[in-house]
Amino acid sequence: MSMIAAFYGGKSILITGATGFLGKVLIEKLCRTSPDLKVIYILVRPKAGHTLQQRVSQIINTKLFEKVREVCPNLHEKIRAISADLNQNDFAISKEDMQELLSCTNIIFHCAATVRFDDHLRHAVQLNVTATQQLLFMASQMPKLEAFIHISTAFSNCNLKHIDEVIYPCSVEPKKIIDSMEWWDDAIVDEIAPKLMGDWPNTYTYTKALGEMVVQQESGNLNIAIIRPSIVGATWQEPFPGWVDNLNGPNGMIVAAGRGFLRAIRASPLAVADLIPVDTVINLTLAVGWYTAVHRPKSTLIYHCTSGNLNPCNWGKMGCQVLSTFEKIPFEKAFRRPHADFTANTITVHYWNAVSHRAPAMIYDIYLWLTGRKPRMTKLMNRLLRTISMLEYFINRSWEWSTYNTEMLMSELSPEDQRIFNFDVRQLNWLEYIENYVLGVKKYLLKEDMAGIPEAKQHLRRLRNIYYLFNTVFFLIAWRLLIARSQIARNVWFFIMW
Ligand SMILES: CCCCCCCCCCCCCCCCCCCCCC(=O)SCCNC(=O)CCNC(=O)[C@H](O)C(C)(C)COP(=O)(O)OP(=O)(O)OC[C@H]1O[C@@H](n2cnc3c(N)ncnc32)[C@H](O)[C@@H]1OP(=O)(O)O
Ligand SMILES: NC(=O)C1=CN([C@@H]2O[C@H](COP(=O)(O)OP(=O)(O)OC[C@H]3O[C@@H](n4cnc5c(N)ncnc54)[C@H](OP(=O)(O)O)[C@@H]3O)[C@@H](O)[C@H]2O)C=CC1
Repeated sequence: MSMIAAFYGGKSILITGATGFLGKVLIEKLCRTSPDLKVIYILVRPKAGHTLQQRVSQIINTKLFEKVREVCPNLHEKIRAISADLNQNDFAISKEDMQELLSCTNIIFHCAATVRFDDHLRHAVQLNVTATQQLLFMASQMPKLEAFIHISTAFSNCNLKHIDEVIYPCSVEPKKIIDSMEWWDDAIVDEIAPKLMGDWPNTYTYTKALGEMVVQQESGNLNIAIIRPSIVGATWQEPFPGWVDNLNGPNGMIVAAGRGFLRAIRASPLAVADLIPVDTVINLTLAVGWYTAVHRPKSTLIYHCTSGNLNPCNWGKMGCQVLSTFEKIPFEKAFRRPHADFTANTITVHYWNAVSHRAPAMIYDIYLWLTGRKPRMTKLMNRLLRTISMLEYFINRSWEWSTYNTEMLMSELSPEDQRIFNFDVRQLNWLEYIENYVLGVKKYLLKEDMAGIPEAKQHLRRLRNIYYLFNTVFFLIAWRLLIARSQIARNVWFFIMW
């Protein structure tokens, strides 16, 4: 019998960010392994045109929940959506709902966050810092609470090279920043943001670091743990390989490369690609919830959920495997044939951006314009290059994360729990994982049918012929111009012809 699965039986669990990437996999695994849990409260904000119930139904009727619908037929009843907006005071939760949450909750998993790199500092502070503070305050009023699990990021200290499982202080106290946000107007925030952020590359990583400080400072008597995943990727094993549903992190890059928009990138091929599958993160999260509640460690433990020091893979190897998978399972409607150049040289990057990205986009736009359609490729390309410029920081550096607590927890699990809640990334076969990842992007994110593969291959062959034709014409024109201007070129030409 799994100790972890048994632990969650009969429990009332509160999840924030349940509609997000990690949140969905968390609910799925919880309901599949502990179908006798009492209830999962999820804090959901109403979104345009969708009631809370519709949002929940949309999630649990997807393929991700296929297996769990069999194990737990009353899934709808297990999940109780509570209307909440983490940007509002008391999260805009009704009095009755708040009462129920305060009196019943046993475990909290705090996943909600803004993960946008370029979010305005005020908004990022509100969601990643102030909301965490408010949730901790709520937690302190919950008599039955056994554990509070906070999801942070391994990059909250990306300004350091070696990162231990400890909380590093930021130069300005989070409480001061929260208070100042109330009376600073946007112009002041914009001016002061770079100074506050110092060597953090974006508001996301900075506010996640502040969020951790808040957790440390406001933990009181709560039983808290922090999980720091690195770059979270598609599922490795559960509920099936390759599931992914958003364009964040590498996903957007795989789409852009597979469709032939992105053909070169400023990246260090030898830098460690610290990807971690989402089901690994969730297995660790559930194990940490159990351990924190049952063993009640004296201090807040931090768990790094990373792959680099246990089973490293670099961007070069990953890029090659992604490309070779495209040959077997190409994406539909490619703009150009997939190709990947990794370079750290700035001049080469500018060259590739001009020749491989902007020029083909402009030529295609001219073609659209000539055929009476609206040009759109240049705009799309500019947007893609902007996105890449934001990710570049993370693909040109390597970090070392120590994983003592994570390894300690692994050794505390029974063999059965090690199997059911497997977070041992040493067992991951990268080549197999990446192939399933690319396949998952095609099937679950782009919603492409496998039956379309022959047509996609045919389309790539047509693109190859256009490429050869274009290059031949280009060469002939260049050669003709050269012959007209240079005696040496003319001599060479006559010599060849003769
Ligand atoms: C040579 C090629 C080789 C290829 C081979 C392949 C090799 C493998 C891969 C190698 C490299 C891997 C690098 C990973 C590094 C990750 C580091 C993460 C570290 C931290 C991890 C964390 O701890 S935390 C999670 C990370 N957090 C994000 O990762 C959010 C990022 N993101 C944003 O911060 C905003 O997104 C941002 C960008 C401001 C735009 O902002 P924006 O306002 O311009 O655009 P929007 O977001 O509004 O999106 C407008 C439209 O662009 C669509 N779109 C959005 N992103 C897109 C995207 N990446 N690619 C395409 N399309 C995208 C979207 O779907 C919309 O489409 P539509 O208009 O049709 O609805
Ligand atoms: N994905 C990754 O690569 C990594 C993620 N992490 C961390 O994991 C956690 C989850 O990330 P991920 O699942 O990828 O993020 P997503 O962007 O997929 O999900 C964010 C969640 O937060 C919710 N949320 C945002 N704003 C509010 C609000 N005002 N009120 C209520 N809910 C809100 C969203 O709800 P809605 O659906 O309504 O928008 C959504 O459920 C985050 O803490 C992130 O920092 C850490 C490392 C890497």
